[in-house]
Amino acid sequence: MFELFGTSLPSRLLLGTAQYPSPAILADAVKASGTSVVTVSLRREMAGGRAGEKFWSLIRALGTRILPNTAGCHSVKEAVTTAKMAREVFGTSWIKLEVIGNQDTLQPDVFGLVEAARILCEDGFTVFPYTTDDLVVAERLLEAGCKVLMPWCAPIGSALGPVNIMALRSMRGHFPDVPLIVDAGLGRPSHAATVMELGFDAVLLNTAVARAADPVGMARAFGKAVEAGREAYSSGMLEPRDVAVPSTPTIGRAVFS
Ligand SMILES: CC(=O)[C@@H](O)[C@H](O)COP(=O)(O)O
Repeated sequence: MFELFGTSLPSRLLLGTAQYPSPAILADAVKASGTSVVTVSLRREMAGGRAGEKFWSLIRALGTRILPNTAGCHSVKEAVTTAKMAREVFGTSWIKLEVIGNQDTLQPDVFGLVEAARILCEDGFTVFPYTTDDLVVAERLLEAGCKVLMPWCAPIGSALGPVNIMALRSMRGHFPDVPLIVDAGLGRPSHAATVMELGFDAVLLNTAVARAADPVGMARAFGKAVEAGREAYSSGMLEPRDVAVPSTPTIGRAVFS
């Protein structure tokens, strides 16, 4: 069980809802993953008009908690306006805040992110900021009022997995009491298990499931990997060693003479 802002979440996997081959596959993938939180891009779906309304009914019918996001926003103003609309549409003050700063890497504009986070926190939002693994930016986001951080592990949609393990490890070490959710860039279930083994509280992903040959099977695989990584972390893993240590006892060995 994952306690987040007074809500008990049965799963530590948060799933995106974009790019699935069909609404039915999306619904089945959400069920198979065991997730209890899905993220929805308000801006992208609004562009769909009536199709957007249908999509929102489908999302509501999933019965999961909804974490609206500001995907596709490139400025503080856009992100803040989108967050306010999301609060109206979904009746939640949770918002995954994205302020994109570079079109090639889709990396966050961390200056705009901090500014938007401050505005939204002051307005009563619970802000989930999609950020880099930079410790100074993380500090600024906490000062702005964020109570959770969502560092990337690689660019959105890249499927590269954790490209800077050292930065992620140091983030976990610096903020032992802040919920940390790795967001974006995961490609395989083993990537999810790796970041969970580092002690991250949860992961959020979309592309690796939605674009898999079998999104439902992949969603199930990610659900299991997240659980396995968390259980390994909680069970105390061995530190790697440079020397061999026999794993079978030598005392009582049979002696042949
Ligand atoms: C759905 C969503 O919020 C994405 O912007 C998120 O960052 C996931 O990234 P991946 O698609 O790389 O998993």
